[in-house]
Amino acid sequence: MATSALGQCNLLPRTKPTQLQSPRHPFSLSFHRQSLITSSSRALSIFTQPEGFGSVIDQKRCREEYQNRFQTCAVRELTGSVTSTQGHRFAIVVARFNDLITKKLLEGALRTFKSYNSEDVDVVWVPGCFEIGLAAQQLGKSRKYQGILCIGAVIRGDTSHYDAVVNATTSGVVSAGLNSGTPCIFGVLTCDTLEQAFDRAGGKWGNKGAEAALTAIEMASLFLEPLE
Ligand SMILES: Nc1c(NC[C@H](O)[C@H](O)[C@H](O)CO)[nH]c(=O)[nH]c1=O
Ligand SMILES: CC(=O)[C@@H](O)COP(=O)(O)O
Repeated sequence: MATSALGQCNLLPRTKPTQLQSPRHPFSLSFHRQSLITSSSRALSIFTQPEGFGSVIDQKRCREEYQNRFQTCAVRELTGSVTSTQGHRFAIVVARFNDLITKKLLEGALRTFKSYNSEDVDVVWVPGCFEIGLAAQQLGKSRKYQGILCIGAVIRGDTSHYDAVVNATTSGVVSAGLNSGTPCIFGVLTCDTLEQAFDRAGGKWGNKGAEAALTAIEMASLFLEPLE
């Protein structure tokens, strides 16, 4: 395992496309990493098609060869790091609506950032969850932050308003990330009752704000350096 230009990401070496040569037939098969990784059964089925290799021995040999290659063929894995946040700056966009809950989520998030030695955090308040997406997008586009954590709490009422707010918030956060290229993390509770929300804001089910901050730290480290 090697350390790459991507900082703390762990990399396995790349391999060239795999060449399998039939001993009895003057052609070879090429499998690019994609097919090896994503569809072993589909790749294997090529060996058993009627127009493919004829003999059972060929099939067996090629299957073994394929399995060898499959085992040794390196998959290039990138994993974000949660061991260091050095040099990273984060923004938290937090909704005032239901602030009994969102303040607790924010506290949890700030605790996480502090415990990972990331003290360079800006907190941006917006009126409600509906406004989170735009704020996150603008912050993301500023290129000042390696991660944006979005915090809010939507609690079901009597009408379909809940669905409208949840849908808008979800797609707003997704779009903010995609449009800005900065990871935008979804730390928004969507609950049927206030009790459910308290349970997830430092209650019996933990603090989802604290968990989401960890996701922001991991995602930020994925993009330390441009991908090759
Ligand atoms: N009902 C909830 C809202 N509603 C307010 C909207 O988010 C928005 O601020 C308003 O419609 C003006 O655009 N917001 C929450 O964060 N949580 C809710 O449960
Ligand atoms: C998000 C909601 O559902 C809530 O704040 C609105 O309540 P209602 O549907 O009773 O108007």
